[in-house]
Amino acid sequence: MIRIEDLTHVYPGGRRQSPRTAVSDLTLHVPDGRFTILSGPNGSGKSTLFRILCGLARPSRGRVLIGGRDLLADPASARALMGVVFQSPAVDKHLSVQENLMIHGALYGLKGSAFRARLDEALAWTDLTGRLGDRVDTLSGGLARQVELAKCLLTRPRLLLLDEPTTGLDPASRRSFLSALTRLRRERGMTVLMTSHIFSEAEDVDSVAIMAEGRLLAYDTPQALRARLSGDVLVIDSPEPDTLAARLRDDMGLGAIRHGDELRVDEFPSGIDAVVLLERVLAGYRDLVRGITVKQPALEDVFIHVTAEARAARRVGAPESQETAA
Ligand SMILES: Nc1ncnc2c1ncn2[C@@H]1O[C@H](COP(=O)(O)OP(=O)(O)OP(=O)(O)O)[C@@H](O)[C@H]1O
Repeated sequence: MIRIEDLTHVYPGGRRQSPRTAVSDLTLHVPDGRFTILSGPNGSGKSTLFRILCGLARPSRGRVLIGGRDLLADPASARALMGVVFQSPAVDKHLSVQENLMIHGALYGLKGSAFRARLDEALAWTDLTGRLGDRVDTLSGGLARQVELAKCLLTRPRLLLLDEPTTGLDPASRRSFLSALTRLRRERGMTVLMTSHIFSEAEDVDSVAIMAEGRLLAYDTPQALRARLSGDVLVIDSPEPDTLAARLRDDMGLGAIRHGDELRVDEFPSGIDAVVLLERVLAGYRDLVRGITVKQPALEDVFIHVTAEARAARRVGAPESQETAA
């Protein structure tokens, strides 16, 4: 459904700013009917890529095909296949749910019974039935987001693009929004591409793409990504993470990834596992440990691992496995 080939986007510099490469030689294929989450640290290029996919920005180089249609050569035809939920609200909060949907339908020539049929169809994926007459600014954050989704669905898109749609929602509203997306994928075969920083959201999707500094670092199923970390992860909360990282490196030859105040070890010398290391760290460096845990790897751990690896690979002359704050 989405074929991105060798995509590069450089923001031109100005008098005081040098040009900035936001997306770099990125190739990504999202097959039909997949639910994919696109994640990455701040500034990794997700929004730029999202804007290119929606047709809001033109890349410096590369090609994007949506359902086989060339987004750059024939944007209208490619855009006809997609529905977009932006991060910032795109509905009029002073109007009712129905008024918002009617206006959007009218923009696409949907009126009368045709509109009514599409409205019923779109509402079936939401919890908005019975709330049509309510003004959007009186709805909960979760329901207001669902109005955005219903608006997209009026035009029966084959591809849904969503930019951090669950930001600011409480866990229950987030779950219900995601469950609508999962059902749309399963029952309608809809392709869903959504950016998110929330790794728990990505545990059950079909695939996860991880970007950093404009590049695609990993793209796989959540299971395959988790399998990249073969064992447990040792997480150490330290008052002096840099000091502890240096001691672990010098005394034990261990590479630890620094992530905020935490140090993480997810690769172990042979014969040592996370539990053995936990005991050694407590025995040898008790004053540098505030808390210490052994955990099974989750997607967030893979994300921290691959982004740290990419930074390490770029740092000329730096010890390969030691990292600075994420
Ligand atoms: N209009 C712009 N002009 C110049 N540089 C920009 C512009 N927009 C983004 N950038 C730069 O491009 C890079 C990628 O930014 P982008 O917003 O796409 O990342 P992101 O992953 O969406 O970040 P976030 O998660 O913080 O939204 C960053 O270095 C950013 O500073």
